[in-house]
Amino acid sequence: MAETVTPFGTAPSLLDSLDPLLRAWLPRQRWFAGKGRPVTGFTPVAVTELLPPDGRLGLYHLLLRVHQPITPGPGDCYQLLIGVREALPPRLAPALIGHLDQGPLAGRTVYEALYDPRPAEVLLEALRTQARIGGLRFERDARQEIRTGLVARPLTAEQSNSSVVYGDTFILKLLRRVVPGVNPDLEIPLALAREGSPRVPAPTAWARAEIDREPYVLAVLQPFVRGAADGWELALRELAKGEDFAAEARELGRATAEVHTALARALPTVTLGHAQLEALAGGMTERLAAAVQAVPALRPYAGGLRQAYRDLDRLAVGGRTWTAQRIHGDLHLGQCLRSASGQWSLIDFEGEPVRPLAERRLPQSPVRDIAGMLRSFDYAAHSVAPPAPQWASGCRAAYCSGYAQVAGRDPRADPVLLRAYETDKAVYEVVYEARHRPDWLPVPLSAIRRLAA
Ligand SMILES: Nc1ncnc2c1ncn2[C@@H]1O[C@H](COP(=O)(O)OP(=O)(O)O)[C@@H](O)[C@H]1O
Ligand SMILES: O=P(O)(O)O[C@H]1O[C@H](CO)[C@@H](O[C@H]2O[C@H](CO)[C@@H](O)[C@H](O)[C@H]2O)[C@H](O)[C@H]1O
Repeated sequence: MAETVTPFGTAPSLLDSLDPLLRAWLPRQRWFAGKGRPVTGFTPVAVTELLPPDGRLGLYHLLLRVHQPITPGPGDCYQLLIGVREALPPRLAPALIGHLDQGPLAGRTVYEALYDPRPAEVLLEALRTQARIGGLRFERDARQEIRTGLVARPLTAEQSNSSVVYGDTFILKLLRRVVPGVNPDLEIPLALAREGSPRVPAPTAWARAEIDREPYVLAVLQPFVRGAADGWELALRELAKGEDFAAEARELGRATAEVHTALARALPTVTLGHAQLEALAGGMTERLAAAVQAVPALRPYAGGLRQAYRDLDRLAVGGRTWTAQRIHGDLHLGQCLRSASGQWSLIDFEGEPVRPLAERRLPQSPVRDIAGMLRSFDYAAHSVAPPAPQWASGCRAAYCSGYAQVAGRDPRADPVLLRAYETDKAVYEVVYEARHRPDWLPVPLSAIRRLAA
């Protein structure tokens, strides 16, 4: 493996010639968070040569700050794996970024290398050997082996990050928008692994970088759950057949409670008292006000929805407290995998990526995750025609009772908190759908009507 070229060696000219190509390519990527605003430039944070460009394939790892108008601060930092070839084989055509027309590599083709097995295997080899390349640190759980010869296969599903599967044995998630600090996508699964929880694939290896003395998590390798289907696919499949999903929902409730119980043991818990609950209700009220501005269809329901937050506030004033702990933070059916043997596991502990990292790592009530799952059953039931509200009610009840069997506490015993979190999530979903999938807007809006009544 070649040496790093930080601070840049051949890289400045490479970056100069990449600049116009990336400006056009980056905003088209699903994981690019700054959509809707032009990219006006880049600042390299670290450029690391993984394979020299003199062979058939050159490979660069890039951390780039992206400048956009109206972005406060220094601009988001993105992680890219750039391949350089004389010509791109037809199978890699979708990965094309463009052709370099200047600099030392003029005439070569650059492309998104994560979708090419050979470069993806370079990353796995670095993790296997715990390599240090430039500022990149590849680390591995000493108890877990990575065998050689695993063939890489990219996952092409549209996601917030990018993933590669190796020989159906491991899956590597390469984080795209990277932020300094402890990343819950590594922190939480590691904590659960220490607790011996079988509900979350234990991280095998990970990549980090230290930039300006701040730590960044760049990628996480986990065992691949073979033959798995996610909860959303399964729920829709059962709905299409007119089949009940309550038994699976109960199992999911049990799995969620097991994860919560292990997290409460592994990481600090705090008490949510008057001030914290007031702040929670206040935050929900503010998000509702912003959502009404963004999606006027919410306006007629705002008064009714606000009542859920007032009720929470009233409990806070009355001295009610709850325990808060680390939770999943963005739980829905799509974050649950059922293995071929029927075992459920939870994935993607990143939290809501739009929120600041510090906020995502705060202890919160586990009821928030439960509300996310309850919304998801409702989503499934209202995304089919005709809607199946009874199906959703059955799943919701089964999920709560499965949760209670393990946690010793039924989430339905906290109706005010549950309703407040569900309302907050439905409001978020209205904004999310208006922005990303307008055809889906009726799904959360139907819940808004019920919650506001
Ligand atoms: N351990 C795993 N085993 C099998 N498939 C997985 C595993 N982890 C993730 N996946 C698959 O990869 C997809 C993306 O993973 P996820 O962590 O949700 O990434 P993102 O942050 O990009 O949404 C999931 O929807 C799932 O299909
Ligand atoms: O990309 P993420 O998984 O972090 O989550 C975002 O996208 C989700 C949709 O893919 C969205 O979830 C909503 O739709 C799901 C069905 O597609 C449904 O199961 C969820 O309950 C519903 O919230 C999620 O809100 C958004 O953050």
